[in-house]
Amino acid sequence: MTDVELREIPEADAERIVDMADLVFHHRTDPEDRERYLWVARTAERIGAYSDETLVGQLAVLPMRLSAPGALLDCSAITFAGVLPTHRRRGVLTSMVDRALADAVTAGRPVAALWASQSAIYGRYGFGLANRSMGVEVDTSRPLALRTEADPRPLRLIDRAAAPEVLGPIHARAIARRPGGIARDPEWWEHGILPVVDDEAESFTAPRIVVMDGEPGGYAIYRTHSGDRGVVRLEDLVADTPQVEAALWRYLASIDLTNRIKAEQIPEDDLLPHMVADPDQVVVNSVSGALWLRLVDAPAALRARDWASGDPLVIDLRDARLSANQGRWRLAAGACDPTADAPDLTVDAAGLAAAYLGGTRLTTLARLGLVTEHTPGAAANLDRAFAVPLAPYTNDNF
Ligand SMILES: CC(=O)SCCNC(=O)CCNC(=O)[C@H](O)C(C)(C)COP(=O)(O)OP(=O)(O)OC[C@H]1O[C@@H](n2cnc3c(N)ncnc32)[C@H](O)[C@@H]1OP(=O)(O)O
Repeated sequence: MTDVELREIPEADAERIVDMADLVFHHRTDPEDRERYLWVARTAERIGAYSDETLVGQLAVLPMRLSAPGALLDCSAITFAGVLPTHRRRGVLTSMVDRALADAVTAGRPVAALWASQSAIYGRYGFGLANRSMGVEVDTSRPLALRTEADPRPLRLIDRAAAPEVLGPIHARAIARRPGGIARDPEWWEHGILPVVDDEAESFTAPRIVVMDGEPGGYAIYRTHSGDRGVVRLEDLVADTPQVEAALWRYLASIDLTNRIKAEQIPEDDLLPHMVADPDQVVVNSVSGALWLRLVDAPAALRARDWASGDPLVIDLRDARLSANQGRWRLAAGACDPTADAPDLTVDAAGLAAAYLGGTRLTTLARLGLVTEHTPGAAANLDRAFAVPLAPYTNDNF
C-alpha cells in the first residue's frame, strides 16, 4: 500500500466510479441502471485509493438507517467496493474498509452493512452474515388455492410518483415488525427502489405497484414479461396481516397471460409456502446470504436493541479492528456496561454481528467452536435475549 493514498473522490468523478465498477465486475451497466448508479455515486461518501492521479480502488458509503429489534440504527451502507486488477491483494480494500469504519465511528453510526459479491472476504473485517433470503417460483398455470382467507377489500394500481406517500407508511410498519429492513426516504424510493425504467428497453415491463389501502394494508411491486410462458417477477411484497398478504398473492397469481411468479428475495420464514393449499405449487429455488452486518459501536448497538428474555450475562468481545468494542461487557435489557467480572461467553465481532438481528444462533456458533462458553448455557441464554418473532430480512440492494 506504500504508493497508494486514500482521499475523497470528487462528486464530479461519479462517472469514473461507475466505470470502475464496470471494470472490476466485468459488465457494462445498461443506461437505466447507470442513472441509478450515478445517483448512488453522487450521493454517497466516496473513498478513493489513488496511485498518483490514478484511481486504483474505491468504496462508497450511503448513510442509511437499519431496523433492529425495537430500534432504527444509523448505518454506513457500504457499496461499490472495487480495486483494479493491477493493484489487487496489496491491502487496498482493507485500508478502505478501515477508513469507512473509522468514518462510521466519527459519524456516530453504530452499525455498517453491505451486500457481498464474494462472501469469503468480509468476516476478517468483523462483518457477520446477519440474514438470508429465499428465492421461490410459484406455478400459477392453475389457480393458486390458499389456506388463508384473503382480505376482501379492493386493490388499486398506483404510479411510481405516489410510492413514497402511499407505500412509505406500510413499509415503515413492516420494518418496525421485522429487523433487517432499510428505512426508505422519498429519495431512496425514487432512485433506489423505483428508478425510472423504459418499458421498451427491457424484456420486463417497468415496475407495477398494487396497493391495498388502509391499516391494515399492503402492497406488491412487480414486473411482468409476456413472452415464453408469461412471468411475474415479484420485487417487493409487504403486508400488515396474513389476510392482506393472501390478497396480494392471489392477485399476482391471477394476472392474465402469465403462468408463474418468480421472487428472488423473500423472507426466510415467509408465509407463502405454508399458505398455499398445494405446496407443490411453490418451489424454493435458493436460500442465499443477504446482509453482512458490522457492529461499529457494539455497546451502543447492544443497548439500543430489544432484549426478548433471558438473564444478564458478561460477554468477552474480541474486536481486533475497533478496539473500543474490545473487552468485557455486562449485558442486560437496555444495558451494556464495561465490567471486570469473569465472562460467561467469548465471541468475536463477526459472530456477534451475525447474531445481533436474531438471524444466527449463538448456540450454533458455539457448536462450531466460534463462540466459547465459560458458563454452561450462556450461548442459549443470549439466544433467548436476541430471539425475534420474525426472521430478519433485507430487500434493499445497495
Ligand atoms: C460491498 C461490495 O461492494 S462487494 C464488491 C467487492 N468487489 C468485487 O468483488 C470486485 C472485484 N474484486 C475486487 O475489486 C478486489 O479483488 C476486492 C475489492 C474484492 C479485494 O481488493 P484487494 O485490494 O485485493 O483486497 P486486499 O488486498 O485488501 O485483501 C483483503 C483480504 O481479503 C482477501 N480476499 C480478497 N479477495 C478475496 C476473495 N475473492 N476471496 C477470498 N479472499 C479474498 C485477501 O486475500 C486479503 O486477505 P488477508 O488480509 O488475509 O491477506
